[in-house]
Amino acid sequence: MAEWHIGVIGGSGLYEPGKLEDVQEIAVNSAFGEPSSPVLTGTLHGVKFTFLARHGAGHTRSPSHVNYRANVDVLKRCGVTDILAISAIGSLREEFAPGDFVAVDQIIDRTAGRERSFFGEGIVAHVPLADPVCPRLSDLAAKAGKKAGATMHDDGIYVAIEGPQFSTRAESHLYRDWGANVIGMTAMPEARLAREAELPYALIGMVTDYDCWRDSEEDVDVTDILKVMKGNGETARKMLGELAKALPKSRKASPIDTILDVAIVTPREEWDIAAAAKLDAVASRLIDLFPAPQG
Ligand SMILES: CSC[C@H]1O[C@H](OP(=O)(O)O)[C@H](O)[C@@H]1O
Ligand SMILES: Nc1ncnc2[nH]cnc12
Repeated sequence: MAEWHIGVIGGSGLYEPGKLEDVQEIAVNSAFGEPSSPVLTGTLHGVKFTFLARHGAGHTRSPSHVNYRANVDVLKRCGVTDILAISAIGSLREEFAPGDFVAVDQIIDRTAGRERSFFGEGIVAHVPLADPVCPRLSDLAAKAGKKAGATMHDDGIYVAIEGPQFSTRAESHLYRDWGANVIGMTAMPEARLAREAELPYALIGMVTDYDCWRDSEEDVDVTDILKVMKGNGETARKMLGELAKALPKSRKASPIDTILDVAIVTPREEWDIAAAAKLDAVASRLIDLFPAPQG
């Protein structure tokens, strides 16, 4: 029976997952550099969870300095089957109020200069990303959020900016015109990399502010964001417990589990051995560096 193992990436204000049973802190190395933090791994209502603090436990990495590749690689090495990311987000719509939760389903990527692929150095892959979020995990997480007491919205269209500065007023209006309804700095390249690592990814955003498009509101500032996040942290942790309780007993396969089958264009005989070695977790299904001798 296929088991769930949920990797949780905690964003600003969410530096620990609450009470896991049989918890262990493990420093996991990655071939892609230093992850943001050691992971906490354990169980919640009998389901395996592994937690990683996106900006580090002491919030020492800005969105531009998070090593997204190492973070996703480490979660894959821990054996997670799915990733649930939790983030602070700004609202670009009146109806998404501070304190509300939003299930993000689309992402507009305005980040620049971040490492956005595990592939490209000796092995080339182009994964489909039309729907960057896994609807199954997203629905389960949204229902869990509601059960935990959050006001939950669907259909979050998230614009990922590079930051670390917040947007200008003209940018904030532009993103609204584009149809984005929430804003943050971290969903990309995280969602791209999860897809390449064959890990279904969902993102629950916790609204902390109205950015700077609204005439009647103070412009966003980080002190207010962290205040709202502190208030929301407990609901987010409850959401994890509700999710653990609501997961179906057995995890059915997702098309994302095998997405590399339709993505790698470099023929196997051309694969660069050093590149393949780095992909031993991300592409573990396909990498067989030491095949048994034939004959
Ligand atoms: C601390 S305010 C800006 C910061 O908060 C969000 O981080 P995360 O997505 O990790 O919760 C936002 O994306 C910015 O990185
Ligand atoms: N207004 C905002 N812009 C970018 N990232 C954010 N994270 C939380 N609020 C934000």
